[in-house]
Amino acid sequence: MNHRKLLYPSFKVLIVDDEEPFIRSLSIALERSAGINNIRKCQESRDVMGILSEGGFGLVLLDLNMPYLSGDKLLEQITSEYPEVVVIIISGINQIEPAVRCMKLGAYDYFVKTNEEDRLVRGVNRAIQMVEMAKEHKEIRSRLLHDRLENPDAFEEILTCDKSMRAVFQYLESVAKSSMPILITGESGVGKELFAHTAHRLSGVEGPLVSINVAGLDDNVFSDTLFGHAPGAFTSAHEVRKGMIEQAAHGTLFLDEIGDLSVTSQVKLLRLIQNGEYYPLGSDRPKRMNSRIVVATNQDLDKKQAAGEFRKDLYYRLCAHHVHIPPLRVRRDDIPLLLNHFLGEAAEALGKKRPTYPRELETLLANYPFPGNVRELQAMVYDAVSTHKSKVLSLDSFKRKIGAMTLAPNGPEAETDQQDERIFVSSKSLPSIHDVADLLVSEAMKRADGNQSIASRLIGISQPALSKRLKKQKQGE
Ligand SMILES: Nc1ncnc2c1ncn2[C@@H]1O[C@H](COP(=O)(O)OP(=O)(O)OP(=O)(O)O)[C@@H](O)[C@H]1O
Repeated sequence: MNHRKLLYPSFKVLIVDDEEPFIRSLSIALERSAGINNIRKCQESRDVMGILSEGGFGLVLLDLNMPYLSGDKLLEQITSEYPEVVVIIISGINQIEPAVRCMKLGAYDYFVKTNEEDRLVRGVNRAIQMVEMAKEHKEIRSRLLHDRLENPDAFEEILTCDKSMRAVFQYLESVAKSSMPILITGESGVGKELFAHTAHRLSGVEGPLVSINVAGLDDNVFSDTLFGHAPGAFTSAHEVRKGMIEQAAHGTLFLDEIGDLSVTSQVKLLRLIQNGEYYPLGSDRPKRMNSRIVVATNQDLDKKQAAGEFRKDLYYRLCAHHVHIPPLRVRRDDIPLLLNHFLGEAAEALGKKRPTYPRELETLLANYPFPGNVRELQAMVYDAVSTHKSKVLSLDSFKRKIGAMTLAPNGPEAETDQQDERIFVSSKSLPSIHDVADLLVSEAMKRADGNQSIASRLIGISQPALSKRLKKQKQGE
């Protein structure tokens, strides 16, 4: 995979103006205030269409008054030949009539050269975000429709045979090159960190991946760790300390457990994302961030935000690209795959021969809800392999662990309380307790693949009690 310098935006921006000093000052302003550095400059109006034919452009900043080919002529040509390219007019004429004409011809926005620089930069940024979104939308659609992955190798660490995970892969691939943050959510142990590594690999940036767990960091430690400090910033600050942002230059900054970030630090992170600038502690010279941000959490940020514990504006910024990893209990086909993988891994790590296992093990695991997800399965397998002696893996340690926790009360699909209620919604009269017990026993036996030991655990009775019930059921038939 080719590594690249972090360019923003992911498409080229063409500035067209016959006055070289204007192009120069505009490109400096765009880079300094918004980190826009993927810029191509052009002073000669007759070259514009040739340059655009090279491809890779998403935005043109176009002067109106130029020799040879006027801006509105060019605008007409661009919008008809490259309708996906957005054009912003930057004109010396402060009049309504040419502005209206340009908008009618398809310009996205119109600025006068004497407008404040800030407004112009904000307008350009707005257009960039719109083009990024449109590009990504197109990418995602095409990948989902064709069920294709361009870089399957980047996902090799993440084992899965699940369709919804494959869709998550495709989504991640479509957004991985964007410079906007990526939010990864999912329960604990589901593989968020693996996805963050994969996002970094897919982005193709040349810098490193720098990870930091922000849970429990007080605001000063957070700022010092991320932004670094100048000598004398506080009593023990004798030398310059490079922050994580600088260490992640042209790479990825991965902030784990973002849901636990203190409210004061949330404000600082928001500013960093909005402006792309930060101040090391004790310094009045801003530095520009040129790494992309990936964050992860196992918390429900929607809920936290509603409860006032997570800033809405930060949440909004972070979830522009949102990757949600489903829990293991809703992708049960992955369990045997992961089980086999961890068996091999554990045997190798512990210097043992890879054991085989009874079929019953897969059934036992298929009925367990795995609150700790893949990490929990991994730990169970390592534990079993470490104590195992014969050729076939014993189920004892699995049963002990699973027995200590309650098995899924209503099986894999019982995800919400609402479903529990729905069982009775349409019933005109309630079934008898014996009928329900019989149904429950049959369902447990079905889920346990006929294994009485597992079925009895599923419904919380002893195996002899289950066996007695089954006998009774048979007699009653
Ligand atoms: N699909 C998978 N294939 C192979 N290994 C996996 C997969 N998912 C998770 N793992 C492994 O499970 C363990 C937990 O994964 P990881 O640390 O990425 O989870 P997490 O969601 O970041 O957890 P936490 O929320 O606790 O930080 C790791 O050892 C990881 O390698």
